[in-house]
Amino acid sequence: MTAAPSPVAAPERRRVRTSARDLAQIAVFAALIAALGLPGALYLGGTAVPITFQTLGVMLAGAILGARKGALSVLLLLVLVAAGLPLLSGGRGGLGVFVGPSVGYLIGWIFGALVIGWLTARLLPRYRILPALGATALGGIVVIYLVGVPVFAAITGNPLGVAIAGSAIFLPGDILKVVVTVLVAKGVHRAWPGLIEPRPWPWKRVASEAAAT
Ligand SMILES: O=C(O)CCCC[C@@H]1SC[C@@H]2NC(=O)N[C@@H]21
Repeated sequence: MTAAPSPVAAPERRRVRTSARDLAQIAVFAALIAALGLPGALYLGGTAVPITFQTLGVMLAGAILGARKGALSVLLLLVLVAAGLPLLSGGRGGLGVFVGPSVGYLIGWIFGALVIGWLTARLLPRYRILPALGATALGGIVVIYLVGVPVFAAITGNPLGVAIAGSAIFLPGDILKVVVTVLVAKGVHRAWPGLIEPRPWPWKRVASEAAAT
């Protein structure tokens, strides 16, 4: 006996397929983040966490590839680092990095790319500069620090306040990276409009669904 079809339509499920093209883009951005480690690591103010251009690569990954592919490119880089490849700034790699004082920031990179990508999809197709700067700063600074600073404090035994104050040393460089990311991403999205599928803000989707019923 076959079950009678349900009178209630099942909610539409979006199937996410990772194509060969997606994989290539993910690999290219993992390589870009690795390449941005080549200029080296700068340790300022006695902190054990370096100033690095690699955060620029993380922000670019989210802003150019979107949430899923951007986060996957960061994840791919971290998997390669865990496997022992010296892909972090200063030629560091191996499992030791993941018990060191910067591990929170490394985990934060994944969430940072996710948040930037999610917000960027909502800002496209227009991608106006000011909202894009806000979105990129939220993911590329606030989210990364939100994970990185408390983990740094816990691992080094520093009081949270000291860790927060110490993270201020990264701010000027990270703000510059946000600006560069938005300018580059704006040009890229103008030249290749299909890289991230524009999406509605959740409250607009709810409103349009309510209007349709
Ligand atoms: O290489 C590592 O071990 C991780 C580096 C984490 C660096 C953090 S990310 C946010 C902030 N901006 C920087 O340039 N450095 C720190």
